[in-house]
This record gives sequence, C-alpha cells and structure tokens, in this order.
Amino acid sequence: MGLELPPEESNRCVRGCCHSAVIPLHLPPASYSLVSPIARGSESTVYEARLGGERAAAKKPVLSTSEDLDKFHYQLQLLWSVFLALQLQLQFSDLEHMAVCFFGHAYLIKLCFLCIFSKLDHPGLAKLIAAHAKPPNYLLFFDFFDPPNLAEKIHVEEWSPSVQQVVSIANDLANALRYLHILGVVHRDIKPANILLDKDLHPRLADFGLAMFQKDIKLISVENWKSSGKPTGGFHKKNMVGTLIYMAPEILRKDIHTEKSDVYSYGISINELLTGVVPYTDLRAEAQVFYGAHGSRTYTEQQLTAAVVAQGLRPALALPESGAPPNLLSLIQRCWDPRPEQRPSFEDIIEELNIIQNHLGSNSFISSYPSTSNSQTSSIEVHHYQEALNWFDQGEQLVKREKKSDLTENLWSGSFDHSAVYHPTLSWGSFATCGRRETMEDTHFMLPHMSEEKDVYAFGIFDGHRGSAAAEFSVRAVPGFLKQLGQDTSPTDALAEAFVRTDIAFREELIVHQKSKRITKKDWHPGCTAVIALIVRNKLFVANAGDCRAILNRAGKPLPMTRDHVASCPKERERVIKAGTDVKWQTDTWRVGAAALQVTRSIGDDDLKPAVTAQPEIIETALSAEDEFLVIASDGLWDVVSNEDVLSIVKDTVKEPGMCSKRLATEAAERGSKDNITVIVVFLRPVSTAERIY
Ligand SMILES: Nc1ncnc2c1ncn2[C@@H]1O[C@H](COP(=O)(O)OP(=O)(O)OP(=O)(O)O)[C@@H](O)[C@H]1O
Ligand SMILES: [Mn+2]
Ligand SMILES: [Mn+2]
Repeated sequence: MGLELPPEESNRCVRGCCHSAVIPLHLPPASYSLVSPIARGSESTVYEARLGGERAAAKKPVLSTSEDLDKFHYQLQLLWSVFLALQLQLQFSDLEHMAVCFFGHAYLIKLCFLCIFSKLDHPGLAKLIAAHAKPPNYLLFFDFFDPPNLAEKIHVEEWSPSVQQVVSIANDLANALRYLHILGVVHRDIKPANILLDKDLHPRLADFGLAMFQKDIKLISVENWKSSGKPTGGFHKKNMVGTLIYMAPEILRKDIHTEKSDVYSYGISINELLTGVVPYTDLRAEAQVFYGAHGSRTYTEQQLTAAVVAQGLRPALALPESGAPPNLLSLIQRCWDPRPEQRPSFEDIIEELNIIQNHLGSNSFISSYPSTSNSQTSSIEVHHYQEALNWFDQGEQLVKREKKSDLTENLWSGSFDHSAVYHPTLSWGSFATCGRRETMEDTHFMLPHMSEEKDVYAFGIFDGHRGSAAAEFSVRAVPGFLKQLGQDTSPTDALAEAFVRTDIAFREELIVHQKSKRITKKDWHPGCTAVIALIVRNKLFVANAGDCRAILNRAGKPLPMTRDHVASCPKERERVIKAGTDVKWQTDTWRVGAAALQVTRSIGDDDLKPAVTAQPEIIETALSAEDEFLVIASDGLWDVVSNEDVLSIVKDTVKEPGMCSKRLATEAAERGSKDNITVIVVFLRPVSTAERIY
C-alpha cells in the first residue's frame, strides 16, 4: 500500500499557508499510526510510525502557544522547500510558490539549477515524506533510520570508526550541509545526536527544529534592534539556540547564527567522532582551562561559555597517534576558528576531504601512521588468555549458553499501565577512573532501550575486591540474565534472580577453572559489590548488594535508593553473625570473617558464603516530574562526597550527563578518594536544546 497524495486543492495546512503538490500535508487517520516512542524531548516526541504501510519516523511537536504553532508552520515550509528541490519530477507551482515566498526570484534560478544537478534523492538528509498539519494532530513524517544515532553509536556502543570511516562520514555530512547552505538554510543544531545512520553507516542529518533561512535570522535581529534601540532579552534568547558544547563563540556572545556557525559545530562533531570523547570531558581539556586562573576546576555553563569565548577553549583535538592525518586535524581546527570568516565553507571542506580520502586510499599513507585498529586489542586478549582467564568472556558465554532465544522483545510489557501519565525522558553518561589505585577493579554497563519496547533501561556498576574477576564476569552476566528473565518475571524478581544466579555461576566457574588448573592461585576468593538501576516506563527499581550507592534527586533533595551493606551497620552485622560467620572490630571498623571484608553482601567471595549473601535489597519508586536525575556510583565517590554535595555539583554543571559524571569523579579524586571511582548520571527529565543554555 502506497501513500496517496490528496488533490492539490485540499492538500493544505489548516491555515492555508503551506501547500504542496508533492508532499502530502493532510493525512486521513487510517493512513498512519504511531507504533512506539523513540525519543522524548521537551519540545517534541519522535515515534516509530507506520505510514501507508511503510515504516516511518513521526515527530510530534509540543504545541502549547501560538508561537509554537507559528514555528511548526515555519519548520514545515522550510522542510518542504529543502526536500522539494530533491524531487526529480518537479511541480512548477510548488517551486514558484516557494521561490516567491522565501527566496525572491533570484533564488528561482539557483533552485532550478539544484534540481537539475542534484541527482541524489537525498543528499545525506533524513527526508521528510509527509506531514499532517491539521488540528488536533500536528506531525512530521521522515524516512525511518534504525537506532543507534551517531551519538549513541560512539558513546553507548563505544564504536571507534577507522580514519577512513570518519573521513567518509565527514564528507557525506559536508555535502548535506553544503546543500542546505546553498538553499540559504542554516541548521543551527549540528551534533552527533542529530545524525542518524543508515545500514551502511552513511550519515543522515536530522532535526530541523531550529533550522532557519539565513535571511529570516537577520530579519529578527534587525526588527529587534529597531523596536527597542538595543537587542532585547527575547532577541538574545531567540538567537542563542543550539546545544552548548557545540555552540560557536559568536552564538555564545549572543550574536547571530550564520552558515559558519554550522561549520563550527561540524568541526566539534567530527573531532568527537575521531576521539570518541564528549567535548570537554577528557583530561587534556581540563588541564588547559578547568584548573584555570583560580586553580579550581570549573565546569559550570557560564564558566565553560567564558572559556570558549574569551580563552579560546576547544575540545582536546584528536592525537596524531590516533592515525588521523595532519591535514584532517588542521581542517578541524580551522572549522572551529574563533573568527567565523576564517572558517572554511563546506565547499572548501569537501575539496580538502576529497584530497585526504585519496591519500588514505593509497596504502602508503596509512602505513606511516600507527593504526588504532583491532590488532592491538587482539594481541592483548591473546596475552590475557594465556596469563589467566578473560572473565568478561566467561560472563558473556554463560548467558549465551543459557539463552532460550534471541528475543528481548516486550520485557515487562504486561506489568504496567501503558497509558501511565508520566514518561521520564532519559539521557545518560558515565565516567570511570582507576584513581590512585594501580589496578581498575570497577566495571559498569549502560543498556538503554533494553527491549523492543524501548522504554526499558538498565544501568549497573560492579566494584571488585580481591581482584577484578567477579566484577568483569558480572558486568556481562547480569545484563544477560536480566534480558532473559524479563520475559516472564517481574522486574523485582528478575533483578534478585540475576544477582543470585550470577553469584552461583561465578563461583562454579571459579571451581571449574581451579580444578582444570587454569587458575593456579591458591586461596583466591574474588568478589564484587553491585548496584543496578532498572527503569521500566515510569518505574525505577534499584537493586543493591554492598556499598555502591544510587541517589535520586527528587524535588531538589537526595532520595537514597540504596542502603549500604557493611559490617558497621548493626542490622547487617546481626544477619551475618546469625548466618554463622564472625564479625570483628579490626583496626578501624567492623569486618567479616577471616578475609576481614567490610561489605556484607556481594557476588563471589565464596569463602564467606552464605553469610555474605548475593541477595540484593531492592527499592522501587514511581517516577514523576519531580525527579530530575539519578546518580549511581561506586564507593570511591561516596567515601568523600556526601549525597547533598553530589546533587549540588550536578546542578552546577553543564547538563551533559557524561560531563557531570566526570566532574563528580574528579571532585572525589581531588578530595582524596583512594579508590577506583565509577559514576553514572542519568537525567530523567528532558534536557532540551534550549534549556541546555540556561
Ligand atoms: N527519522 C528518524 N528515524 C529514526 N530515529 C529518529 C529519526 N528522527 C529522529 N530520531 C531519533 O529521535 C531523536 C530525537 O529526534 P530529534 O532530534 O529530531 O528531536 P528533538 O526533540 O528536536 O531533540 P533535541 O532538540 O533534544 O535534539 C534522535 O536523536 C534520533 O535518535
Ligand atoms: Mn535532536
Ligand atoms: Mn531539536
């Protein structure tokens, strides 16, 4: 079943200002359905949808004021112009209407030129295929691209593309932006989260929510200037849109956006792709400025803004050791030049990228740079295998062996009211550091969109002791068990089962390998503490065994979602003694058994079982609009930073979860934490494009 175009006369938006002979603007209700939400923001929700029998993405904006409605019509007309030029069978009436509306007649020629020469159906853009512009439903339909988007691909899947892949993505994107700029359109929100990927990893630029015709941006500024004699707050606000860490200095100075501001964000994004680091979150950038003038680490929005504008702070550039050729690095630096007029145009960028691509094609070039490809890691793995066991693999294989099916559909679908009024909007990030220790015994995982239902997320931290084996094993085994158990057990039971089964499996594994002599260490009883936060639609479940902690910022106050299981807690002490193991005051605190362990619950620690149980304590709560964010961390953080301090540090930091995690961990290290530190920050409310600034 295809999508039928209504007759041109009736194919108009409700106001009559938008009409098209190419893109349907008014859809009969039977022709589309919304399947499930993919992403929720403060300004829109994106759904997976069906349109005329085909899969599509539907963006439904939140329209609460008449200004929002104006914006919707503006966005629709802009999109329609952008994609109209791509239709090979052009309708002259559309073209003329648009040319007169937006560009004046001079643009008509440019457009004809574009239409004739643009042989592509899509120049790297997520294409608009239809719209519904009549009350009560306002929807924009786009071609559907399977997740992950580029940001998720880099930071969640931890994909590290080859230099060739980076250059090819950079080239495709530059082509998409050149196309927009020829049409006079400025995107204003270039960032990896707005770049979708097709099956072959070709990028498709999406999110035209802030896009504008350049001439309209200028118009606003002139009008504001005239009306008040000076730019008003509204003017400032209108111009200062985008996402803070990708914003060019001129925007941060509240100047107007030009095509060159897109070039800046593009440069930041390509560097992010090369380094795999969220801008401003790694140590080198910190050394440059965050320890700046006052010797204190500064991550607030105002301070970051000041550093970018006044001190020329930029994200740490990819190192030549990454294999990135020097001319690519210099191109990135020119893209983020403080002076917009010094930045190259996309025309120039494409030319340079073509040269770089040709060089990369001839192998002579590649061999002169050390490669970052798999060769290095695989040699480490081989080594690891001979030395001891790869406990990550052991944990992974375990679940594969036990798995009944590959399906992870509909986890916990029955247990909730789907129309539940409140839907949290999640964004997440993490940071893990060895700290002052020589070895890293913490592990963690982040599992967004755990099931086909998409509204299920899991985050976990494991803090190893007496080695990292248990933490490495558990970080693979626990998520596997959860997926498996989620199909027919409640979230609480699945969490408890996952802890207990992982504990049993790990201890069995240990015995098997001791018998087979693959483990030669005598008296080795590794263990780990564990905390898992599971979010199923509007419900949060936190399962904890040991002294990791999770706190929820509810209405500005810290709500502990865990209780520390340590021998200094009288209840726990009593439980352990009842189970038959001694608890003694040793040196500075209460400790369990001969091993003198401080924690009273853990995975592993077979010499202390069953007293040191793997049975987690689970706390659940229904999330509401009062809940701002969740912080999960190993004791390396909590030892030196109080719950209250954690909240105020996050509040004071740029609203980027990876950056908040990083700031908390470095704060702990600075306050003298001697342990490994792992932090996960999950925002539960939309951190909208506009809100990121204020
Ligand atoms: N055509 C599509 N196909 C598949 N997924 C999509 C599509 N369009 C958007 N998405 C997903 O939805 C997310 C949000 O989309 P989009 O950026 O358009 O919304 P938004 O509300 O403007 O978000 P924000 O302004 O916070 O960036 C994207 O990051 C992407 O993961
Ligand atoms: Mn977006
Ligand atoms: Mn947006």
